Amino acid sequence: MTELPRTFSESLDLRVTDTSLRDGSHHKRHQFTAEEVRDIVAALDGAGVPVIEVTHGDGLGGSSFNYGFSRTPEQELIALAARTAVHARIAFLMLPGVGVLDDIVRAQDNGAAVCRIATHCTEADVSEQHFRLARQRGLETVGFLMMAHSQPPESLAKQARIMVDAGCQCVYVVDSAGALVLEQVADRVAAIVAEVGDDAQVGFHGHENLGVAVANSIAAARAGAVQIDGSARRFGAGAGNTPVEAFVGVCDKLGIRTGVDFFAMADAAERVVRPAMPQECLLDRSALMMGYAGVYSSFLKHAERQAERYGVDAGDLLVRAGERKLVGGQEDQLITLALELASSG
Ligand SMILES: CC[C@H](O)CC(=O)C(=O)O
Ligand SMILES: [Mn+2]
Repeated sequence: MTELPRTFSESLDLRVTDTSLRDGSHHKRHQFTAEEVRDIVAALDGAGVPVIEVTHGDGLGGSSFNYGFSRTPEQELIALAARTAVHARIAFLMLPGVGVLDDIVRAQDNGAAVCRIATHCTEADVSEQHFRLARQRGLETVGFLMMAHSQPPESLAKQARIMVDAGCQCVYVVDSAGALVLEQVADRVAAIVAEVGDDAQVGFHGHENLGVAVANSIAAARAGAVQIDGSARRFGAGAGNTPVEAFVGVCDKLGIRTGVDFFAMADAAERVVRPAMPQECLLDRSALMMGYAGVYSSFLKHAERQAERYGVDAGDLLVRAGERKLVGGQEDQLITLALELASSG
């Protein structure tokens, strides 16, 4: 049995992780400055957010030609976040193959405490050595089963078991495309809860592409998820993530204890996070197409760039990406699809 994270106080029903400084990195094309990260961490920490994720949008090692170069090296941002936070634990994301084992060691040396390892939801086996290393080093571990809409609950449960057996302490249903709706979230969470039992916790990471991320997060909590991701002001890929300030307000009204101060969180979202965003995360036509067609939210900026370059519509391009079932790492395929669209009409 895996040791569970000792990060819950008896007085909390679930733990919120704010990912605006990681998922929001997609929306900001990875251009965070040190000052922005310091101010956002201080504000979120002050509002009582217990976990704050800081990394390139595509995880450790993501700063590259394929995904986009970071303005500030992510390890510097992790170190700064760890120095700034008084109460919050600093988390980082890594995708095996994009990042390497040594990146985990460096992130821990820089003060991160929570190691979140993400794989496509049929490929949990590629994370095994990463979980082993993280647990050996005493890091808290989280596993991300990305694009969870694309597999039925029982398959996700089997993949969750692989992660847990390797040392994952909380498996997340990750709705990367914002394509899941209510019961579809609950059924997936419940299947993983049934599979892992007391061996691990279950979490949920939502995207707002169909406008139901808060409701989906509540459905996840009711189905047994005890870790929930969100981003202040929805600052994330696509239409963004579950807005933490709204989620906390809804939880307050439902009697679900998160430990996050609603008023301080609303202030942080408006006064500190919003000024760091290039623009609001919009629930526009392109975002809707991603949710409806099941496309990685992180594809939005890449699709917009290729659509402009080849004179095609970004929404149409994203629908085609959904039909082709593109997965993370296949961003370059958007060029082929844009060329196809351009020549067809
Ligand atoms: C490319 C990693 C990805 O952004 C992780 C994530 O947040 C998701 O799949 O939603
Ligand atoms: Mn995401």
